Amino acid sequence: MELILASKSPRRRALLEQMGLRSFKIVTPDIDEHMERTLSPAELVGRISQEKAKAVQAKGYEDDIIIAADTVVALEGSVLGKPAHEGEAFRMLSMLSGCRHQVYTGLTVLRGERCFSLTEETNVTFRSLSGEEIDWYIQTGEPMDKAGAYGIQGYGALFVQSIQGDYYNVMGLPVCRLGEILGELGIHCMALAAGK
Ligand SMILES: Cc1cn([C@H]2C[C@H](O)[C@@H](COP(=O)(O)OP(=O)(O)OP(=O)(O)O)O2)c(=O)[nH]c1=O
Repeated sequence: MELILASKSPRRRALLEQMGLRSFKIVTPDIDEHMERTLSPAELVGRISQEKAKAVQAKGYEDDIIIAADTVVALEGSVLGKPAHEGEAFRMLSMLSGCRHQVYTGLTVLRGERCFSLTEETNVTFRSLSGEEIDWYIQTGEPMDKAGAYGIQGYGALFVQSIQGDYYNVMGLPVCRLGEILGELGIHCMALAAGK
């Protein structure tokens, strides 16, 4: 039995390591992330994380534990995924300026027929940003591969006035919830970290 991270995200890999999980394999899911627009942001990420996990399981990992996640930012109900270009990053950051938004991460863990799936919400409030600050931030290159065009773990921290909920959920993985699920499957992170 192996532990499989169904994600190409370097942040998710680093967070699994931070949880004490040293030995896992990365298998990237190939799925179409375009879903029905009728779904709420919370439903959307839940559904996409399930699709990612199932796509990897079908590659011959039926006996393994598969972890998949998907993250979006939501502002008054509209979904902000990854910006397609710098103009879109500017538009997203202008929308987030001075406002509170939600970050939703869908998490799915599959082990054969067993499926754990949930969506975790974190509320984040940005201070007001000037156009110059947004331009500077885009020039750092940080926004382009991230939902909502920012990274709380990087320079984006300069914009975050307050946060309510799991910080790691904003980075793309609800670590506390994942630890609980893995515990139910017999993988105890604290014991692993202690070398047991
Ligand atoms: C809001 C925010 C998002 N992000 C990242 C987390 C996710 O990696 C990314 C959202 O894209 P996702 O589609 O969730 O993930 P991904 O494309 O990076 O990886 P994969 O589909 O293979 O699992 O945005 C941050 O790193 N910091 C932040 O503050």
